[in-house]
Amino acid sequence: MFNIQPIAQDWLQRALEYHHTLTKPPGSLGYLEVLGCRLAAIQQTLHPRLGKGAVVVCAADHGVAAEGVSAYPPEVTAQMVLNFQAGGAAINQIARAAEAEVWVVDVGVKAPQPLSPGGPGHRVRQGSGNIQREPAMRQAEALEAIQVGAEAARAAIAKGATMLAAGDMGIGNTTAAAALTAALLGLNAEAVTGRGTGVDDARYGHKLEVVRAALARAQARLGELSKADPLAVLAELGGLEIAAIAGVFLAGAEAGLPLVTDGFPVTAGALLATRIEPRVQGYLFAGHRSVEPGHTRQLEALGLRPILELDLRLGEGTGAVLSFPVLRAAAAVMAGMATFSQAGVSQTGKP
Ligand SMILES: O=C(O)c1ccc[n+]([C@@H]2O[C@H](COP(=O)([O-])O)[C@@H](O)[C@H]2O)c1
Ligand SMILES: Cc1cc2nc[nH]c2cc1C
Repeated sequence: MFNIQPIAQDWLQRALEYHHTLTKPPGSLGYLEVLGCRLAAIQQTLHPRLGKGAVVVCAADHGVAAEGVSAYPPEVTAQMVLNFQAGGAAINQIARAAEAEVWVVDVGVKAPQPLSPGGPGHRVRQGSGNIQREPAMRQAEALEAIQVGAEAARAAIAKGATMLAAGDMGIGNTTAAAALTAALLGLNAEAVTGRGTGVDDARYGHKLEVVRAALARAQARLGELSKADPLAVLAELGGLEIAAIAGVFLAGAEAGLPLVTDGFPVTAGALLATRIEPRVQGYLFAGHRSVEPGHTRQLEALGLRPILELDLRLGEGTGAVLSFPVLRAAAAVMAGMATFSQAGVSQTGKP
């Protein structure tokens, strides 16, 4: 479905050796050095450069929101999409500060008219099914939603993006992300269910029951979920925006760009993308660690260390875009620093 090249392992090693010739004690830039070496390997150069960054914010509604699993009503999804378009949301201001572009895609909002007409991508259906009782979508719809995200990513890349993040908006989507993550990683509901937008204890208990019921329903149809076809799992438990986010990462990896994950729903999309095409993993960077407990499980499964830990739990791509300046700096260090010999700086502790 997507033609993704593996990361060049020899470039990783060369980049690390080169990093140790730069005018600093080896390792003194800590994890920034790892990030720089990974960017070097992705770009197959010792002088990686990052230009414009972009975030593709995918929005959809969730039938399961009718179960009372969120602290907010479902109409907030459509209202926030309009807010993104007007520039009034957190992601707009964070993207402005990070000099990144925001692309908004209505892949499945429940509203009379599509909310991103004329943009890349399109609405596949008005909201997903209530995963406690029925599949989220048909497999053909899951595939279509993946293609919608891929199309939006390609549009952002065609307009000059050199680093790509995904963002999400969808009331109820931490319930879908929890069910998907538990299914893909073979975990129970407790390990991956958090408070989302901030549900109280009563709603949290109910949300746990809903995730358990969705998992039991999907398992009855597909058997052991961690061994099932990821597209079938997506169709049972997913959200349309989570499918589209998988598409953003698949198309971004196909283009060979560094890809930055956000919080729990976005990383569910990243996990799905790696299950569809494992080579995606080599292009992924974790922008931040969300307070959602399932996010840590996802990052462990992906082998990713988060760049930032700011106790965020907003989504929209905010944590991903906040990490752009760190990634940019990791590349700039490698591209622009002098080596010991170039700068005439003594390299050893010898007097
Ligand atoms: O990114 C995260 O980790 C994250 C954690 C909690 C909530 N959210 C956002 O809040 C919405 C989902 O929360 P909920 O309670 O409706 O499932 C959705 O729009 C997400 O973007 C996002
Ligand atoms: C206001 C609001 C903004 C959001 N952005 C992402 N998820 C959100 C959920 C709510 C409720």
